[in-house]
Amino acid sequence: MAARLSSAQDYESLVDQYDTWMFDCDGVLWQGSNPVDGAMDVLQILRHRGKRVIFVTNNASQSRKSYKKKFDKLGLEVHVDEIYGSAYASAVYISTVMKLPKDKKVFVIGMSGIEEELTEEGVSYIGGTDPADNTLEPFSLSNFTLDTSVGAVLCGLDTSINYTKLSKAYQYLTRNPVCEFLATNTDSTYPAAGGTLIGAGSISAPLAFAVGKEPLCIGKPAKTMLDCIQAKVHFDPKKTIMVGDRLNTDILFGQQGGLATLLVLTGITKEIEITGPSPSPIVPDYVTASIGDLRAVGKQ
Ligand SMILES: O=C(O)[C@H](O)[C@H](O)COP(=O)(O)O
Ligand SMILES: [Mg+2]
Repeated sequence: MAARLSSAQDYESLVDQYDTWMFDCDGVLWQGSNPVDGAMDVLQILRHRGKRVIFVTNNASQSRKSYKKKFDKLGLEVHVDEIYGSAYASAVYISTVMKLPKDKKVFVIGMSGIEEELTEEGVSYIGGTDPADNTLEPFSLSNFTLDTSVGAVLCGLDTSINYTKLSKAYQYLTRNPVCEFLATNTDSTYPAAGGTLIGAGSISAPLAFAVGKEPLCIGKPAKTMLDCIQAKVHFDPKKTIMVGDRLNTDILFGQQGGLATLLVLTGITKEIEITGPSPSPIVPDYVTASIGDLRAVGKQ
């Protein structure tokens, strides 16, 4: 049963217990361009209390450098090595785990975040924001030439998804038997300003259906993201807490990594999913309405 936090003492005790705080972004710190009330204050308080703060987002639409600019605009000084996104984790996976040969490239369904992180990791790609692929014209095989150097398809959130992109990815995945099928993350939806939008998982789903197999998911809850963090940051899992809004990504990620977990209700998960009548089998250690609730703790 999750412990529902409510008093200043509850929050004070939570802050005392953990040295490293890993924060999901969409639905925890902000909904789209709207910051969650008090979130930036709480991050400042945690830092003032000597806590390590790390950001772990499945949102692959932006790179770590782009997220740093978003934090700058919100008035929080953040170092790029405090930000871990699924676009970054995917680029690292392709370059250091898959070890995609340098003469091979990735076909991307996704946005600039993926392109920037692949480039940063020295991985070549086609597709993505290429104007030739961002079209509503019918796709014809007579106008398509398979690029035999494509060794992987990487699919992430793409708000300009279309039939051409899906058709090209389908060709690479079915005509090259060794082409890897990767997804930055498989979140079905995500919290945006004013409501909920379909997420990366709902972008790769039609491709998975057509190809007849699921992609390898690199983002939360997969351990790849934690491996990326551990490669750069030393932390003690027993003194680390993961704060998220989605049970089947953030909370499961924390549990599988041996971390404590705090669920907030400012994003995807609604209270009824944890209280019942048919509660989720994924049970966070702690629950609170919003990360802003932690303003109750002092700065001392
Ligand atoms: O890709 C998506 O579906 C969303 O951008 C993703 O779900 C949000 O990422 P978060 O910061 O909540 O991990
Ligand atoms: Mg989230």
